[in-house]
Amino acid sequence: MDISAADLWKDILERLQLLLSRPTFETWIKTATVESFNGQMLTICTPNPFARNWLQKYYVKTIADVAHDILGHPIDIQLAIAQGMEPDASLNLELISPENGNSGSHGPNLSQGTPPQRQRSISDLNPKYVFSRYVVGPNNRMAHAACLAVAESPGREFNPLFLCGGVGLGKTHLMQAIGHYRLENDANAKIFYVSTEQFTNDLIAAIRKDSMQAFREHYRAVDVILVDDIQFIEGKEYTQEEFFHTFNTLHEAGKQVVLASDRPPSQIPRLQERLCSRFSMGLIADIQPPDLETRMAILQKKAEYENIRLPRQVIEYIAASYTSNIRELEGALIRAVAYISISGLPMTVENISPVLNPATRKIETSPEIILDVVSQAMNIPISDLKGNSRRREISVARQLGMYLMRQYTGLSLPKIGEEFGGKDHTTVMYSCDKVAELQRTDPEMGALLRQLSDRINLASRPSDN
Ligand SMILES: Nc1ncnc2c1ncn2[C@@H]1O[C@H](COP(=O)(O)OP(=O)(O)OP(=O)(O)O)[C@@H](O)[C@H]1O
Repeated sequence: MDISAADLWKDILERLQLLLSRPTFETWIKTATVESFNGQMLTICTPNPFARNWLQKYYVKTIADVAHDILGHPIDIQLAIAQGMEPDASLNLELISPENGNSGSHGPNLSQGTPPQRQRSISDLNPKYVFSRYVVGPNNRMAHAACLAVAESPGREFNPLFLCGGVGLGKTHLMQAIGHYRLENDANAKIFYVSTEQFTNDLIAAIRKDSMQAFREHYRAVDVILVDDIQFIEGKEYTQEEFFHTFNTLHEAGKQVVLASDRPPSQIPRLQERLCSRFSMGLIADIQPPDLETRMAILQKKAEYENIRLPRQVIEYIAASYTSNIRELEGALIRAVAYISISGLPMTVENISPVLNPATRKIETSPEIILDVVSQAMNIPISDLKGNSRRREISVARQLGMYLMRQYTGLSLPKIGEEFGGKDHTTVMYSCDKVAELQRTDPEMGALLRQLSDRINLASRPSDN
C-alpha cells in the first residue's frame, strides 16, 4: 500500500489516541512530528532528547505494532530530535528508570575481550561521582568517613576498604569519589576503576591471547584500585585465583584496594576462604537505605545541580514514595521533571503523581474503574473479564486486572476473585505473581502496565491520605 508519511502518521495517531491514556498521548506522542516514510522506515521527530529517550524506551514498540497493523507489514521506527534542540542542561540527567534499575553510570568498560592497553584516567570515572555531590546521612556516615580517610591517605588505615550495601545506595558513587579526590590532589596518580565482570573479561582475553604478563602488569601498576560488584566473583575459581595474586601484590606494595559489594565478604557464596579473610582484614563499611530527611536532601542537591526549582511538597512526595533505592529516587525525579517540562504544567504533587510509580501513587480508585480501564484499553468486554474463557488475550487481560486491583485497592485476594466472577483466591494470587514477574522481565509488559496505570490515575481521584 502506498501511503504518505503524513497520512500514515495521522492514522497512527488516531489509533494511539484510543490506545494510550490522555496524559501519555498528549505528552509523548502529540508532541512528536513525522519526518519521513520510505516504505520501510518511519522517522519520527521528537521535541527534545528526553522525549526521544522516553519514546524509545516505552512507546516505540506500540507505535511499530500500530503501524504494522495499518500497513499489513512490519516497518522500522527511527526517532530523531528536532533540529536546534540541543540537550537541555536542566534535563541533562541520565535516563535512569526503575525498570532497568541501572543508570549505566558505572563508568565505561574496555571493549569486551580486549586486553587492557592503557591506564584508566579521570575520564573513566563518572564526573558526577564526587564527594561534594554525595549527601551524608546517618545511613552512610561511616562509609563516607572511611572513603574520605582513604582518599586523603591511601594505603594506610583501611586497606582494603570494603563497601557493602543494597542496590543503588551509592557504593559506586563513593568509591569513584575516592578516585576523583586522588586525581585532584595528584594528577599523576594511577587510579583504576573496574567492575569484577570486566576483570574477568580482561583475564579471559589475556589467557586467550597469551598475554598474561601484560594483564598482570596492567592490574598491578596502580596506586588505587576500585573494584565494583566484587560479589560477582563468586564461584569463578580462576578469577578468584588471579585476583588473589593481584590483591596480594598491591596490598604488599602499600597500594590501596577498595571493593564494593551488595553483601559482606562472609555472605558471598563460593568465595575462597583466603580471599574472604583478605577482604575482611581492613574495614567493612556498610551503607543502609537512607531515611526520609536524607532522601529529601539527595533530591534537593540533585535539583540544585540541575538547576531545577522544586517545591518542598514535591520533594517530600517523591522522597516519601521511594524508600530503598536512590537510583529509583533519582529516576522518579527525572520522570517528574521531564513530564513537567514537556507538558508545561506547574510543578505540583498533583501534576507529577500520574507519572510516578503506580504502586506508590496515592489515589482512591474502585474495582469498577479498574475493570473498566482494562476492558477499554484491551478491548475485552467486562463480561469476558469476569467469565471463564481461556483465550489468551482474555486471560492476559484478566490477570492484568487482578494485579492492578491488588495494587490499587485494599481488597483481599478472595474479594478480588469475586470481582472477577467468583474466581478462587489461588487463581488471583497466581495471576498477581505472574504479572509481577513479567513486569520485571518483559519491557513490553512494563509499558502496558504503565499505560493502564496512567488511565486508572486519570479515572480516579487523588486520595486525601
Ligand atoms: N548519598 C548520596 N548522595 C547523593 N547521591 C547519591 C547518594 N547515594 C547514591 N546516590 C546516587 O544514586 C545513584 C545510584 O548510586 P550508585 O550507582 O553509586 O549505587 P550502587 O550502590 O553502586 O548500586 P549497585 O548496587 O546497583 O551497583 C547514583 O546516581 C548516585 O549518585
